[in-house]
Amino acid sequence: MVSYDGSCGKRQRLLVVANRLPVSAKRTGENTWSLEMSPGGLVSGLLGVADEFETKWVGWPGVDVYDAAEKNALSKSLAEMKCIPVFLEEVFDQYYNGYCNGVLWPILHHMGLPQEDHNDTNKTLQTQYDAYKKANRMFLDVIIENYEEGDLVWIHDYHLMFLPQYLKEHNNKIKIGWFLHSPFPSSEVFKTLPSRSELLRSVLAADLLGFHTYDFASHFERTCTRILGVEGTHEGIVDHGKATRVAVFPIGIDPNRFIKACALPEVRQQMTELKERFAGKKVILGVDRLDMIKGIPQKFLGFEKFLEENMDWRDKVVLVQIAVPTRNNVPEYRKVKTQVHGLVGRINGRFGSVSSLPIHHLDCSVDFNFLCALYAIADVMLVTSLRDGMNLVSYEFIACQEAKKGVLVLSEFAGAAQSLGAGAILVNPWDVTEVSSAIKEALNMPLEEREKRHRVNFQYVKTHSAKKWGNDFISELHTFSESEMKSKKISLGLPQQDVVQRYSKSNNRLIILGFFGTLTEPMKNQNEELELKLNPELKGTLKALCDDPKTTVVVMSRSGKNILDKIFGEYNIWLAAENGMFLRDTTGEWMTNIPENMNLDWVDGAKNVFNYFTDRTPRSFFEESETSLVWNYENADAEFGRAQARDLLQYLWAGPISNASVDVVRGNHSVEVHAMGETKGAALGRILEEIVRKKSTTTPIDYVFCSGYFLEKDEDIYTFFTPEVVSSKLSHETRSTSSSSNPSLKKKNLSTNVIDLKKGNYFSVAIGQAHTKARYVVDSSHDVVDILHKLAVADTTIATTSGPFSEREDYQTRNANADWKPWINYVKLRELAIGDTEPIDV
Ligand SMILES: O=P(O)(O)OC[C@H]1O[C@H](O[C@H]2O[C@H](CO)[C@@H](O)[C@H](O)[C@H]2O)[C@H](O)[C@@H](O)[C@@H]1O
Ligand SMILES: O=c1ccn([C@@H]2O[C@H](COP(=O)(O)OP(=O)(O)O)[C@@H](O)[C@H]2O)c(=O)[nH]1
Repeated sequence: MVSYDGSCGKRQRLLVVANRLPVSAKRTGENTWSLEMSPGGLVSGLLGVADEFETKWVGWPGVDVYDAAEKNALSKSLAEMKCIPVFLEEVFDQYYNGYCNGVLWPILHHMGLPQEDHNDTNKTLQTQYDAYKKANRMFLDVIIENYEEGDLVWIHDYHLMFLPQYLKEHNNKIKIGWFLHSPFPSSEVFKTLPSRSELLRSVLAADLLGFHTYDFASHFERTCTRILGVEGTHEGIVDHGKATRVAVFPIGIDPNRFIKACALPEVRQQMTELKERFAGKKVILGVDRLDMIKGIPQKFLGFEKFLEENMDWRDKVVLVQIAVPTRNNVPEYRKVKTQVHGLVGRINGRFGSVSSLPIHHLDCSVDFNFLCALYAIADVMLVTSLRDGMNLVSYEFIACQEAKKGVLVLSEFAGAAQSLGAGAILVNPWDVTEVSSAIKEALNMPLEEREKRHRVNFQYVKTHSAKKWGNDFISELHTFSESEMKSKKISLGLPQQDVVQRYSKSNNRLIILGFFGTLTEPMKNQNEELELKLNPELKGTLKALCDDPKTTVVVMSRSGKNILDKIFGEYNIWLAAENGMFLRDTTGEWMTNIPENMNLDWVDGAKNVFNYFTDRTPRSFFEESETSLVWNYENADAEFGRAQARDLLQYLWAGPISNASVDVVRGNHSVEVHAMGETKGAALGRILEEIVRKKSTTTPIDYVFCSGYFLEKDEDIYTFFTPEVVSSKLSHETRSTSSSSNPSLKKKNLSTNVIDLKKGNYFSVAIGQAHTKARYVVDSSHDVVDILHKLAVADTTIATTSGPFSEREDYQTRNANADWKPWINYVKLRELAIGDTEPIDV
């Protein structure tokens, strides 16, 4: 339960923001209003949530109000219901009828964009889009007025897709969830929307995004990838280091509300009257807003076919259709209404008689008790949505059928088909014959079978309530935001001053850096030919760090020896190529660390596949080394690159690596195949041994700065120095064997006393990762460059313009507060006593 904060028993405050308030106002006189429950499943679902939290609702009150006194009076009435109105005034028509329900709604339901009416220049897609944004800003203003620190903001539905971004721009700390009640379409359909990217980006500003089904969530993720080029990961959608969690929360109803209603004397009376009214007939029930997505014409066509083909049923069955009026000012809705009325007339004309009509069609909403009575007496519930977010009517029917055990015929295109499919008869509403057969099967179904099906669905409806839905969503929002906060605290807080001060006070420092994306020159534009070069800003800095006798710099890269030699050959530095399979200090030779039994037979075949895809994917490139191959499509077209990566993997699995002992790693924009078990962290122990041996210093390493843009599997490099693992890692690093021609790393035990990290003298810094094992996160390689500059000057008091930093003339100014000291050319050398077991203090 998340509704209480535990300490003082206060309920969590929740601002529920939806286009529609749970109550709609009707003017009853001057400044007087009556409030009625709003129609639709969103409101029904949310009512089940409200009690759990200290909830306030923000939304449109259902009427146009312009006069200040009237607004005041209505606001007061609504306040009693914990509702805060957003008066949308003249924006409403183009926002709600225009962009929300004329443009977004059909797109979300796979119905395509409407044809623009060029004669009506006041209602173009652009003016509707502008109104939509304006309406979202009006919601923003009301939320800002009412927001209190710590409130969770739960935004609902397609009406408010800009709100997450607007709210985060206003206050980045607000925890925001957004839930889509409608389906999310295939990317092919969403792609047609002119403002597709802006809408997606804005929604991604939220912390948590919820959908009714896996289908909708994966459509959304895929659409983001295709349109924005961002990646869906296990954490959610990651864009520039910010993760937005995407999850599935199927809505439910408040089942007890319906169960209790069915037991009310008034409802029982209505049930009796209905049974008398339809005596001798089976009742098929339809309850839908009169919306084109609900497939009412398809329902009638299926019923017509059933009557055509089953003469014996003609006077024994009736279809009662409640068609709740909705969105009357949208042209498509008026069309569907006309179409439905035409069909009712035709079918009743064909199969009706003076005393009985096969279809009882009502163009109105009904009162809750009467609705429950209808649900309870129906033999069959017929839901033929062409596409539907969930369809709560199906749930409500089940809740009211404890006595009768009626049959649910349910469209496979409703979200509910994934939850109630086990007990329902699923149909494709476009298939008239299938609908007709399903009606027949349902009407003829024996009691035993009905009981069995009902039991399954009733159990589901009872246990998957709206309350559970709301709690699940809010819990997730809490949990996710908290973990996000943790990572943000890290990411915001690389304590630069501390990093520098501790560095300058240490005597044997180790700096471990990644290469690609860390030290490489940033790309200026996407079309640039990619050649791995050292960031020119770093040249002097790196030289200063490498030449400092108290500092050892190691570049750990998955790149091969040649590349590292070419780029770093002139520095006094340690190079670990191919993730540590080869090691060299630039004054010496390359040493190999490849285990003797490592099978590399797969490499040549895999190379062919990598070459093939590199040729066919503009701006992708491929790095090969002796033990690994990496194909990088970071600069290629995002969608094409992903598709190619998928195909590349298929070719690899089918051929060269099918039986090989390799790890395959899919990075954000890369595919890497490397010999099994080879990670940067795994190699680090062996590398340290060699460094310690070569340096022959008795001073333990007392400071470590480790930063890179590493793959997830290489993140063990960050945990290497954490207290729990450092000792075990070091004492087990003995796996070094020689390869034929190269000198090999010497096999020996490295004791823990070679490292003595004073508390806090370890800085692991990931670049641009939302979730990482590193202690700190920075946004980009610029931040790493910046901190390296600071470390390079940390020991000096004299800033020279001709010295190593001349390429950064602003340096002295920027480091005005740095702790300047003269270069200390001090190193006390003593052979390390191997085998000592001093405790490490990290
Ligand atoms: O507010 P309206 O324009 O009158 O429309 C009513 C609601 O229709 C949509 O409901 C959806 O939400 C249901 C609950 O999650 C779901 O079961 C159903 O499949 C959806 O169609 C719309 O998404 C809501 O915003 C409207 O309030
Ligand atoms: O006259 C009526 C008939 C039905 N409903 C309610 O409208 C909701 C319809 O929700 P559903 O999820 O089936 O579809 P939506 O209309 O939201 O697309 C259900 O809770 C019904 O109880 C209503 O408010 N008035």
